[in-house]
Amino acid sequence: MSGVSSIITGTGLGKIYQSGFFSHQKTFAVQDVDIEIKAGETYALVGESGSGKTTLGKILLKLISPTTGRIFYHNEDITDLQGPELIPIRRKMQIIPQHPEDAFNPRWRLSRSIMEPFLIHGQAQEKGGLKNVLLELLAETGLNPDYAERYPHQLSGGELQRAAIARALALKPDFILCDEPTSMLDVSVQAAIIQLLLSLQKRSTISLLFITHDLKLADHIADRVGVMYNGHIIEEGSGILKSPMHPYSQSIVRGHKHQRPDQSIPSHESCPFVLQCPNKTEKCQTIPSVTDCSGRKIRCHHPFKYD
Ligand SMILES: Nc1ncnc2c1ncn2[C@@H]1O[C@H](COP(=O)(O)OP(=O)(O)OP(=O)(O)O)[C@@H](O)[C@H]1O
Repeated sequence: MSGVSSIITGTGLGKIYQSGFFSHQKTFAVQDVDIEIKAGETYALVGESGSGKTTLGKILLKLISPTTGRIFYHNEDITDLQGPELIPIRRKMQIIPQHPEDAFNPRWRLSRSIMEPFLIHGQAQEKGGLKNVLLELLAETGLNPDYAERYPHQLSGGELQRAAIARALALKPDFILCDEPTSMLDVSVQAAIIQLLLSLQKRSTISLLFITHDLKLADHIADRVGVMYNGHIIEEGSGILKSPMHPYSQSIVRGHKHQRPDQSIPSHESCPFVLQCPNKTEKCQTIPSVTDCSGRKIRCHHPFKYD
């Protein structure tokens, strides 16, 4: 995708959560991440629980402030934008959550919930009338028009996720964060929801940031995959499932589970994977920088090379 314009870029991103009494407990959730998502691209973030995927996604969407680093939307620095300055950008960046019920007020009919973004963003005068827009959105996401009058509890999980997608599409976004959008759904409907997302993306040239634990799914749907471990993207590129180069990626491709690293200390001195790495050497006591290696970006002193 070289030559394609950037939709969203993050440079030097870091997030330290402070919690507990007097905020004394620190969690280094995202550490020194550079990421760029291009127009029309599907980028998947994979990694085990707690590796920082959701935090990174929400930073890019400006739902969480980064502790360090900058965020650029269409090459404009949006890191410090607040309140009204953010409104036009919020319209263009949407989220499809893991729990579709989070997107809906249980006391509102779907019609009201799906159209709410228009009212918030003052677009009630949409050409053709709001009703037509609603019907188009329902049709686009494969929902029966009669569902507009239903309440969220009157839909199945898969239908509700379709409705959440309709709501996310309402303002014609160019970037959507899909945070494990199928993990709470029955296996039988997961594939249909993924297919729907991909077909909508192709038709409307939306960029998707897809968060998942599932490397096989990521490899199947994404143009590029970023593998996260301990707050870092440790490998990024395409074809990682077939030829993982970082020892951590190799390990998750084999289906291994890993102990959760100690996230109360920053990993800026040694390699973030050093304690669990089978290939570690003396050099791994220093943090590797991110380097280009056979078309991948990789944070490792000893990546496995296939050529
Ligand atoms: N609001 C918060 N306050 C304190 N710590 C947090 C907060 N949100 C997340 N964390 C911690 O930050 C780390 C990264 O969390 P995050 O949810 O980004 O990971 P994840 O890879 O998305 O995990 P999962 O796959 O389980 O959703 C975890 O250790 C988590 O406990």
